[in-house]
Amino acid sequence: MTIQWFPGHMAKARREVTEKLKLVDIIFELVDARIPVSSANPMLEEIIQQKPRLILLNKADMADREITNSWLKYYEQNDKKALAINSQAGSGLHQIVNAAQEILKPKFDRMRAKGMKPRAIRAMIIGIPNVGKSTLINRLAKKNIAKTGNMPGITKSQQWIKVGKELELLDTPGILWPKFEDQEVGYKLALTGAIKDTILNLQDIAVYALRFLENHYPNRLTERYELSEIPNDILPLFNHIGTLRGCLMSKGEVDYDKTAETIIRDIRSEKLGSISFDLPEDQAEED
Ligand SMILES: Nc1nc2c(ncn2[C@@H]2O[C@H](COP(=O)(O)OP(=O)(O)OP(=O)(O)O)[C@@H](O)[C@H]2O)c(=O)[nH]1
Repeated sequence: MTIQWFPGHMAKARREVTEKLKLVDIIFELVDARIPVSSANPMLEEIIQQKPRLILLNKADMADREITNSWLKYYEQNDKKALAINSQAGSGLHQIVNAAQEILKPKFDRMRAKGMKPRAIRAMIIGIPNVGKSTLINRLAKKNIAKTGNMPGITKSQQWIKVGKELELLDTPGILWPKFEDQEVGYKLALTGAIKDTILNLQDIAVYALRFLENHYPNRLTERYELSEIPNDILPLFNHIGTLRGCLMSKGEVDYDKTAETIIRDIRSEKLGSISFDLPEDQAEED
């Protein structure tokens, strides 16, 4: 689904999330494990305010495992609860309820102390487009599709999905926009497929990707594109890859757009292996 994020749409999305927030105890913030910072909404912190949050690094199967582990450590050091999951295969999901219970223990203890009846945790999923929100909801709903009706006192009808006895999940996720004003973030979103029909220049994305690979995954770059060494300049590198992959125009000249497309497609389809584009050390510098 492609959403045009005009200011009016952003305001509407924000309003919808703010409304639903009132119904839940906790937010499950879904981000892409390959780009946990770039796939986060820039204003989420402000929107959810004091609401407890569990960060879910989705598509962990596509991310560099070592870097995902560093991210998990990073969040732990910053007192944020985060889990790495794969919504498609369903792995890691069993930890979600436990983690939510741990985060909400003080609140539920207080409720119990006041003599209130124990109840399930209410949660909603929030994330940018294409991060896997529907996949996760469907996965969690799979076994317990018993939808509860309207909740008393709530005028707008909201469907809840029961996940075991302990969790109730809003059946529609909150969709928020990515940080697309930042060009580097835009490249990362494009390379992970979060932006599909990209408004960015293909060649710019591919140049960014090649530079990133050269710095962080040089061996994968040389292996995939049969390079004895990585040329210093981008033009010979493009020429080499274009020729190798047959991205040529009628006169035999390299077609740079086609070459760029090939490079981007290779990365998206993991032909260069699992790659993470956001690195915890860069974030630590910014903090
Ligand atoms: N490899 C992998 N793919 C995933 C995972 N989770 C979701 N996907 C894929 O990512 C794509 C987007 O998933 P959706 O569930 O439609 O994402 P969404 O956030 O609901 O998207 P919008 O409706 O655009 O907001 C689909 O092709 C899913 O199959 C995962 O953990 N691993």
